Amino acid sequence: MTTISNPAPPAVNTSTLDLVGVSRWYGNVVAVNDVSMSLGPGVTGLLGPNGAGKTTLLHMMAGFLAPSRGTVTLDGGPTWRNPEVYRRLGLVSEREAVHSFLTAYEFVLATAKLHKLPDPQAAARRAIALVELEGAQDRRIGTYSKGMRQRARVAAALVHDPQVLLLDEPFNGMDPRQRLHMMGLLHSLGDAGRTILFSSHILEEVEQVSGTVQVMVAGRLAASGDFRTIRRLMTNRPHVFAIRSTDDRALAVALMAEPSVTGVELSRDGLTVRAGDYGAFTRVLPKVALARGVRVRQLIPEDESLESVFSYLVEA
Ligand SMILES: Nc1ncnc2c1ncn2[C@@H]1O[C@H](COP(=O)(O)OP(=O)(O)OP(=O)(O)O)[C@@H](O)[C@H]1O
Repeated sequence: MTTISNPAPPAVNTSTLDLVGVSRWYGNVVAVNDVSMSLGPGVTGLLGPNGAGKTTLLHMMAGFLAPSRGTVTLDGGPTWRNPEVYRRLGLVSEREAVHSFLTAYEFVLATAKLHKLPDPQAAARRAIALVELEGAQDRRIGTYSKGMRQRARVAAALVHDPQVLLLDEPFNGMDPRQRLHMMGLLHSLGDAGRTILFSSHILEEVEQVSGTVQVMVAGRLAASGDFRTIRRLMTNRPHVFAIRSTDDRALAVALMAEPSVTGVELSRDGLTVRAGDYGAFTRVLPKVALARGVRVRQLIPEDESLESVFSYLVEA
């Protein structure tokens, strides 16, 4: 993971985004359901499967969409219909076409002019330097890699030096090197005192970038807080394993005696074992097998889809 050895000193002004009882529906579809959270300086991950309502939530935070119920405020002022918010907040949307005939400099400069900044040229140069795109700034965006295009869009979102930056799935389609670069950039922006929120449906992505996470499932906030606590919650949930061994019956009998095992089913295809604790079970299995002289040929965790993990969090 990219670490920033010399973080910039915290900016003097910091901003807080507050959501209180926020819901948003489209006809009969409830996209966001009674969400409350408070976001301050630093990097926060918004984790959730597809369709969880992340984009809808980000758009309400940015003032692009009105909440059907509840309030979204930035430093006490509503984000909806409040031009002041556009001066203090930047949004990088998930899908946003950029004209391929523009250079990054022209694109970022156009955004600076839209913001009516006093020195748009200097602001564009500063934002491009922040995303380290100076070397390519005069090349047409059409010649860029996906990661470079994303950086150009981040530069445009940062051109007015906002205190809050929201990014919708910023790592989508990036290769590992571009991913590392983007992670480093988000870290340095957070270390400088900005409030950064990025959405993702990939657990590991969020784990690498931020210590604080908000988990959304089916429009609701399923968990929130320190990443390690949430990770523990996820790995401590009941697990199902499919096992094949040289003697399934003997292994089944031995596993039944283990406190971490809550159920064993023996069939012609092998064993299905339910364990209350992932870590305890995976530690004990090799010992039990060795003691009985059984060789484990296959161990497959079942039902490990992200959706099932999220559902567990909702029910927890
Ligand atoms: N304009 C719209 N009209 C009707 N339904 C919508 C609209 N926008 C979103 N939805 C629905 O609201 C729910 C939440 O969608 P949203 O895009 O906010 O989720 P998401 O977590 O960002 O998912 P993804 O990562 O797939 O974009 C989905 O069921 C979606 O189909």
